[in-house]
Amino acid sequence: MLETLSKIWRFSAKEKSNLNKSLVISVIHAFFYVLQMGAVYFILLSIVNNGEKLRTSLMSFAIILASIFGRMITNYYAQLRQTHAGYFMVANARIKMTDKLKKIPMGLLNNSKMENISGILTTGLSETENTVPSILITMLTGFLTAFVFTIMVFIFDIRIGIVVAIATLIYLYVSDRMQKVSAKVAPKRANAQINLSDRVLEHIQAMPVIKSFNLTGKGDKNTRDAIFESKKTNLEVERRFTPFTIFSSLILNVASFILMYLAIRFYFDQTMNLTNSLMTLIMSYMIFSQIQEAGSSMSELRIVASSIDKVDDIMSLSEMKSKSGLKLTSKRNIEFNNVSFSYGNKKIIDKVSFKIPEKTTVAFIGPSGAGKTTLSKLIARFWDVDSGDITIGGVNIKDISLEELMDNISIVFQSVYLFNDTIENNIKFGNPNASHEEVINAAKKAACHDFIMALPKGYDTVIGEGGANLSGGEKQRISIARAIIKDAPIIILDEATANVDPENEDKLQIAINSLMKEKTVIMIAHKLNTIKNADQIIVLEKGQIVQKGEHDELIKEEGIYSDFIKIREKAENWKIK
Ligand SMILES: Nc1ncnc2c1ncn2[C@@H]1O[C@H](COP(=O)(O)OP(=O)(O)OP(=O)(O)O)[C@@H](O)[C@H]1O
Repeated sequence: MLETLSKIWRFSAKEKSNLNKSLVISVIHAFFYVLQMGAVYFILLSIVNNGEKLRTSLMSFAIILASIFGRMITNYYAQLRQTHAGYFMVANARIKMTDKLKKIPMGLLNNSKMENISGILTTGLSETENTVPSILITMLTGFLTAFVFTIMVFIFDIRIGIVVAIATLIYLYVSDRMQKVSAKVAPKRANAQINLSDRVLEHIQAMPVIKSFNLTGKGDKNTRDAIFESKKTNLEVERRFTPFTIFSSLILNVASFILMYLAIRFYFDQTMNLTNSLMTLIMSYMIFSQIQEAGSSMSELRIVASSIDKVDDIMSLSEMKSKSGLKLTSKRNIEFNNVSFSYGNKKIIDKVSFKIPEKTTVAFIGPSGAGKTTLSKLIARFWDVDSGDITIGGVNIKDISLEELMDNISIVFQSVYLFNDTIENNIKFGNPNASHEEVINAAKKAACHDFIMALPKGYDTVIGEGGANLSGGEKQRISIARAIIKDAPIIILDEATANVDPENEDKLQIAINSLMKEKTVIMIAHKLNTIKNADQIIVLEKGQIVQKGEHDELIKEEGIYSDFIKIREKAENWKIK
C-alpha cells in the first residue's frame, strides 16, 4: 500500500501543495470528531452522576455544537482542495502526455501497447481524477479517528482496548489480502474499460462504413466483444472481492458484538463503571465504521494505481531528442546519405542516397509498398533512421530541435484532418498569428476562397468533426491553404488523386502550384504532368532506388519508369475519352 501511496504522491506533482492542504484540513476534521466524542463522554459522566455538573454538561453541548460546525467547515474546505488537486493533477498529466506524444517516434503509436492511448487519457484517468483525493482523505480521516478512539478505549479499559486492537489487525490483514487480489485484477479491469471506450468511439466513427456495408449486427462484433469483456472483468472483480468484503465486515460486526457484550458484562461484574461501559458501547460502533470506510477506500486505490502505471508507461517512452540543438543554416537543400530504415524487423528503406537541391522538386514514384511515403516521412523525423543520415542545409536532422524542424516543413497528405472549428481557424492552424487578410490570401491561392464565401457563414463556418461537411477536394484545398499560410521552405506532398473530379482536379492543381512556388518539394507523385515537370524523379522498388534523373532521360531507359509512364498515359487518355 505504501508503494501505491508514494505513486500517487509522485503523480500529484504540482498539486502536492493542494493535496497537502486537504490532508491537513482532514486531520483537523478528525480532531473535531474526537473532540465531539470527548464532549459526549462528559455528558454521559454528568448524566451518570445525576446531573451534578450541569455546567460541565452545557459546556459539553457547546463543544459538540462547535465540533459539528468545525467538521462542516473543514469538510467544505477539504472538498474544495481535493477537487482542485484531483482535476488539476489529472489535467497536468493529460497535458504532459499529449506533449510527450509529439516527441515520441510515430512508429510507436502503432505499437499494440500504445493502442489505447486515447482510452488512458480519457476513461483511464477520469477514475483517478474523481477518486484519488477523496480516497486519500477518507483513508486518512478514517484511520486517524479510529486510532485516536482506540487509544481512548485503551484508557477506559485495557481489556476492551486489546479486543479492538486484535479486531483491527485481523481486519487490516484481510484488507491487505484484498489489495493483493485487487493488484491482479485491477489492470485487467482498467484495460477492459479503456478498450470498451475505444471500441464505442470507433463504432460511432465507422458508422457510415458499417451502414454502407449493411453490417449493423455483424459490424459491431468488436464493440459487443468489448462490452462482454468489460462485463466479464467487472463480474470477476466482484466475484473475487465479495468473499473478502463479507468476511471483513463480519470481523468488524462480530468484534462490535463482543465489545458490547464485554461492556455490559464488565459493568455487571463491577470491573467497569457505567460511563466507561456506555462509552465503550458507543465507541465500538464508531471505531469500526471508521475503519470499514477507510478499508474500502484502500481497495479502490489499486485501480487508480494501475491507471497511473499506464501513464508512466507512456511517459517512459524514449523521446526523439535533438542531439545538439543546432540551428538550421540558411540553405534548405536535403541529402540522404546511405539511409536504411526498418519497421521492426521489416526492412523498408535500404541504403538510399540522393540529393535534393534547394527550391527544386523531387518526385518519388514506384509500386505500392516500395517505401515512398516512409522515405518522405523520414525527412520530418516521424521515425529515426536505423543507419545513414539525412541532412538539411548540411545539418543532420537529428541535431535540430523537433520544433525547428517542424517549423521548416509543411506536410500535406492525402488523408486530410480538419478540426471541429471554423474554416478560418483551420487555415490559421498553419500560422496562429496570421491576420484575416492573410487567411483570405492563402485561401485564394489554394483556390478555396470562392466556395468558402458561398457558405452562409463564410470563414466562420464550423467544419464538422474530421471535416465532414465538405467535399474531399474542398478539404484538400483547405489543408493546402493551411500549408501555404505556414510558408515553410520545405514541402512534403502526397499528391491527391482520389476524391477529385476533373473540375476540382484543376483547382487542386492551382493550389498545389501555389504551395510549391520557390520551395524545396518532395512529392509522392501520381499525375503525369507533375512527374514530367519534376526536377528530379526517384524510382523506388523494394526500398531501393532503381532509377533516378529527369523525365527526358528516364523515359529513354528500359525499366519501371517507362512502364509506369506508359500505364499512366493509357489511364489518363482513357479518362479523357
Ligand atoms: N507504420 C508502419 N508500421 C509497419 N509497417 C508499415 C508502416 N507503414 C508502412 N508500413 C509498411 O512499409 C511498406 C512501405 O510502405 P509505404 O507506405 O512507405 O509504401 P508506399 O510506396 O508509399 O506505398 P503506397 O504507394 O501504396 O502508399 C509497406 O509494406 C507497408 O505495409
